[in-house]
Amino acid sequence: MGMDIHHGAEQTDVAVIGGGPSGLFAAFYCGMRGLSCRLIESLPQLGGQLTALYPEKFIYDVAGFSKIRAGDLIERLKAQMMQFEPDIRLSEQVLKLEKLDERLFALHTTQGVHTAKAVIICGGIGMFTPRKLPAAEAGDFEGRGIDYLMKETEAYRDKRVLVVGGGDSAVDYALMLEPVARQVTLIHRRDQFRAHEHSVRRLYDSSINVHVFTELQAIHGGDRVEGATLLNNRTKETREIAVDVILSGLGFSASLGPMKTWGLNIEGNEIVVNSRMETNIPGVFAVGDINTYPGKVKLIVTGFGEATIAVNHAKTYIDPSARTNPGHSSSRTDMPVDRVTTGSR
Ligand SMILES: Cc1cc2nc3c(=O)[nH]c(=O)nc-3n(C[C@H](O)[C@H](O)[C@H](O)COP(=O)(O)OP(=O)(O)OC[C@H]3O[C@@H](n4cnc5c(N)ncnc54)[C@H](O)[C@@H]3O)c2cc1C
Repeated sequence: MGMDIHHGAEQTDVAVIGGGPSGLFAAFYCGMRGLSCRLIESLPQLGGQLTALYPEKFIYDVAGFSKIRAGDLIERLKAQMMQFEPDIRLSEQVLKLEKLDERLFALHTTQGVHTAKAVIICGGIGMFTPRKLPAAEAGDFEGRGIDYLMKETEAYRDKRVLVVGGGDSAVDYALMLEPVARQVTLIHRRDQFRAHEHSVRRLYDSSINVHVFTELQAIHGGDRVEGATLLNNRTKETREIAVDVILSGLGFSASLGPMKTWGLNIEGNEIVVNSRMETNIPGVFAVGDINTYPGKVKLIVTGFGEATIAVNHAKTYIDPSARTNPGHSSSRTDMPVDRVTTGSR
């Protein structure tokens, strides 16, 4: 099997597991150090917690931005990363990490096998799995009118959308869709929303139909979703509404899942690293929310800093003659962005 993997899989210098902010910045920084990179993300979209959990929220503690919407920060990270055209694989879960020999790792995924000389795990709080809608018919309509991740808003233009949930994601989804959808209905099984106060005020000031103490009882349709039965859990009254799309805002559960079997030193739900962000397996690094070391602080900016530490050490791991210290980016004259814009100053 080892030989097949050596010859059959496309090899990169670095494989980055996870496409949250840490993974995006690590992939960008691989380009800065002249390392080829493949980034593998289990969700169909990049951005990790920022796009899955709070795309519309403002972040106030990213260096250089007084405030920036989470979704916008991810767009900027993607643009910065894509200067170096890393190989991005979405909807692909890394199931197993195998050391083939002293200088090569194999990543077994839901789609196949990738090989890399070094691995940077940026798995955050783990692989996200959407919490399923409670209605019995939900499984039958998945991908046919039931969305567990919000698509780009245009996909909902002129549609009747039912959003389910009472947290930030559900409220944000409803508010984002109100201007484009034909009609937005939001149901929540309690009467208190677990969302930002300001967003809840906007919700009640909007044209969104808000039903509290209300649950999704049944889903109707033929090829696609056409309607839903809503149950008021106080009065036990039911009502049917016509809908084109049911968007779940019930959130995600996250789990390290398969990573626990990779031979890594794990404490709680975190991978122990040293000051080089290296795990107990030489050549395997961990960055961002998923790692732990004395004094660890889980923030987006610490993930960015750790990504540069990991990539610079991965560089010398891969090529022991290379310097770990990258020098100053401001001295460079070969940045792709300079080649396509006005040139360096
Ligand atoms: C509501 C909320 C508000 C927040 N506000 C702030 C804030 O204001 N400032 C701040 O600094 N931080 C904030 N945070 C925390 C911040 O979002 C995290 O620190 C940050 O997302 C960590 O980034 P990451 O890239 O390490 O991990 P994540 O964002 O969790 O991304 C990890 C990615 O790895 C993928 N993955 C995991 N396992 C696998 C696998 N086996 N195969 C393939 N892919 C895999 C996951 O699907 C996920 O997309 C907030 C968090 C929440 C929930």
